[in-house]
Amino acid sequence: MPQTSLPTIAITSGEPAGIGPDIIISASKSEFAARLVVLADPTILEQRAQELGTQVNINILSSVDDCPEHESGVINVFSVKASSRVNAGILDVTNAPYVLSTLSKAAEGCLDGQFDAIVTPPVHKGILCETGRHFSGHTEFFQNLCDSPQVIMMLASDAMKVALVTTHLPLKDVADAITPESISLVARGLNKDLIHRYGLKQPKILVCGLNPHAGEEGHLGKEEIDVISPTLDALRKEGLNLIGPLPADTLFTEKYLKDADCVLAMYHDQGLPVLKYSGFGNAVNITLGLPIIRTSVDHGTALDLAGTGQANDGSLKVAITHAIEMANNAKKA
Ligand SMILES: NC(=O)C1=CN([C@@H]2O[C@H](COP(=O)(O)OP(=O)(O)OC[C@H]3O[C@@H](n4cnc5c(N)ncnc54)[C@H](O)[C@@H]3O)[C@@H](O)[C@H]2O)C=CC1
Ligand SMILES: NCC(=O)COP(=O)(O)O
Repeated sequence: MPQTSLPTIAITSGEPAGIGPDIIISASKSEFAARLVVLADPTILEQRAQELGTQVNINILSSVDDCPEHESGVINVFSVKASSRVNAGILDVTNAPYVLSTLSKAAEGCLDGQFDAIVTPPVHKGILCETGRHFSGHTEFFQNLCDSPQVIMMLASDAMKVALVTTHLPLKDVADAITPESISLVARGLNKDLIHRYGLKQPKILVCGLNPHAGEEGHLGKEEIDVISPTLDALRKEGLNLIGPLPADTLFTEKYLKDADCVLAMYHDQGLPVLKYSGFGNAVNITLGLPIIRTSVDHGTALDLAGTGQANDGSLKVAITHAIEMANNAKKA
């Protein structure tokens, strides 16, 4: 490894037909106190830079260990070859193995100490599923690859942090997945990482109910009475500072949020629309519970914007900065 205390951050390519290449190119023009290794096909980056009418200096690394400190306008690339030429905005299933291979290489490099963290631009879950393997998200992909019993999806904007009990599953399956076990594992893991990774002494976590009005005393659903409340009571006895279950429609108001550290939502579209409304373009997605540090953007592949110059790189820059901070904290710990 080079003689530097700067963290080494792997940045994966994301879906090559989406805005991943665009935001990598534009974010590379900012300053970061780290060594940034982009795992991508350099041809894709060169082609997209041309389409965007912008100059980038692509430095192909022969080894990750040779990566210099980030310099504005330079992209240090560890080359991973795509199968087919990429057309901005047009998905091509033949490039799905390329996308998956950048994710595996980044995670394996992180597990064996080459990288201190991974930052992932967006992938297109649908096209990855068309290869015949189910891909529901990076969160679950890294969970499997790292053999982690429980991972937690948490997004953070300047206004709030929101974590999820369930991640990418059909709405019809959510109620069955809200169990004492799932709530307990996520709440404990979240509490632990808010303490260890974010330096909070006793995190105050607001917990959403599942049903409208948190079940209205059982008249609009029984999960709060049968599952959520008893589980939260048991977790409080372990010392967790949990408030709830609160009706999700009024929990996301200043009165509750102002002195809370995090919201625990029961499912993806209960928590994330509010978070994204509060800070789309400047929020970061963090996977807690992994043995590695992984952050990501708050947006998807935006195929409509690829190659147009209209993609906002704000969330990628926040994701990189957040990964650098987490990696520096982990080095100090
Ligand atoms: N971290 C990841 O890998 C994520 C991947 N996705 C995937 O992205 C794909 C498309 O998802 P959608 O729901 O359409 O969401 P999307 O975020 O790609 O697009 C939603 C809207 O926001 C705009 N938008 C998105 N990112 C933007 C940016 N950086 N700058 C300016 N405008 C931006 C798009 O043009 C579109 O109008 C799906 O396959 C989904 O699974 C979605 C979220 C996160
Ligand atoms: N809405 C966030 C999202 O879907 C990102 O998922 P992942 O790919 O980070 O698991």
